[in-house]
Amino acid sequence: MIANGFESMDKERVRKRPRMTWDEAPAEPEAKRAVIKGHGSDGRILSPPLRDDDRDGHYVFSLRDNLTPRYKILSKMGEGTFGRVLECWDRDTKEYVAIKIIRSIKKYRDAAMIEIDVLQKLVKSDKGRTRCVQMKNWFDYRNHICIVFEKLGPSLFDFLKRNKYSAFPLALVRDFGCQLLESVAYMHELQLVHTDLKPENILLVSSENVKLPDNKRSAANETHFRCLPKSSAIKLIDFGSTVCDNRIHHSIVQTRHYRSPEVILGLGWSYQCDLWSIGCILFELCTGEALFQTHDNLEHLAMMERALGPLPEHMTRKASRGAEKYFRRGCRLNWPEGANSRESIRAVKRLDRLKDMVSKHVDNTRSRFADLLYGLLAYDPSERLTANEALDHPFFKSSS
Ligand SMILES: Nc1ncnc2c1ncn2[C@@H]1O[C@H](COP(=O)(O)OP(=O)(O)OP(=O)(O)O)[C@@H](O)[C@H]1O
Repeated sequence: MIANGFESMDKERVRKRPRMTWDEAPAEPEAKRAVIKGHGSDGRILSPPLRDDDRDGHYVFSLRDNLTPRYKILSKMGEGTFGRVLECWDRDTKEYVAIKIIRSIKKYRDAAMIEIDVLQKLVKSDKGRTRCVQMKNWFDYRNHICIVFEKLGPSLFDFLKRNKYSAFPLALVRDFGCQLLESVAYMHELQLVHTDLKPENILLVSSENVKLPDNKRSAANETHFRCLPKSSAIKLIDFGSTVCDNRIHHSIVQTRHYRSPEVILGLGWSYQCDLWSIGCILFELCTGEALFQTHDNLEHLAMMERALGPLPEHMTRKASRGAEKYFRRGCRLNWPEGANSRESIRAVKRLDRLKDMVSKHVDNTRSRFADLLYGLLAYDPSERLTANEALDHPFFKSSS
């Protein structure tokens, strides 16, 4: 059963990604929450006392503190490599906001300034169609860059997790896919490559959801329920790794499961690496399971070959110095001979061909979806669908 697919896997294969809890917004009405703490005896609104950062350079806060006199901290919404995201009440605009407080470490501060630059580009060029999170403000506070965003809901990963990794209905996957491709088409038009697309970085605009009976039943014949978002509107977040030019790059980018073959093989990457990630994401939304559940390059390539067929020789021959060790005589993948363990070989064997994995979740007559995935997961970036081409795919024209 998909819902428990991960539980049945070996422990070390369970994906470990730090996520915050579901819908942490406190239940109290705002008016009640925003009073008293943080006011001086004369009623003036104060900043909290100076505190040392923690040893990782994170800003140390207490709930209900003021961040600055303007923003009151209500809850912690998330945490990433760059910093923590806090739900705050903006006393000036009288609205909830999400403030990303960057760690006070130079490399993260520098990256945050690049993120701000990207966010400004996105806002400036916004023709009312962007599905990228909107930055409202930013400031440098006690050596922490703080980026103020519109407050969004849970991520698609939070939703999958909450539903015990059971798949989204195909109609919803279509809706998410279309919006995701539109936002990436828009970024690419602005010569921006996101480079870190994953379900964690796609947030629902609203936190409202509905609980529906699932058609699965437990052993005790109890009805299962699952949560679905009330609205399918989504936005992209996390532009901390976004690259702003149309050159070919050679650094390692993308979160492992969503990493494209050209990045792993060191062939150089550009816009098309985002489309590979979208292929992996759409598969995951439709099946509930990550397509390439791995942490190792050779195993990752072996999984790709299992699902998508052999890597093209013209790519394997050009593999960089670091990657050529994965191949024998320059072109054939050194698998299973090069595997680290039997468990690794078994993990690869558990995968099927992509279309067979998809057909377990999506009925056969809907093979347009599998066809779209093959287009997004084309090994050769020059043959991979662009965002606009993918939007033109028949999958997005059908409603069944
Ligand atoms: N505008 C927002 N509204 C609500 N929650 C948000 C918002 N922005 C970020 N979050 C939450 O905070 C988490 C961390 O944010 P973000 O991904 O921007 O941080 P990061 O440090 O850049 O992460 P990473 O380690 O993936 O690079 C997100 O996964 C999400 O749960």
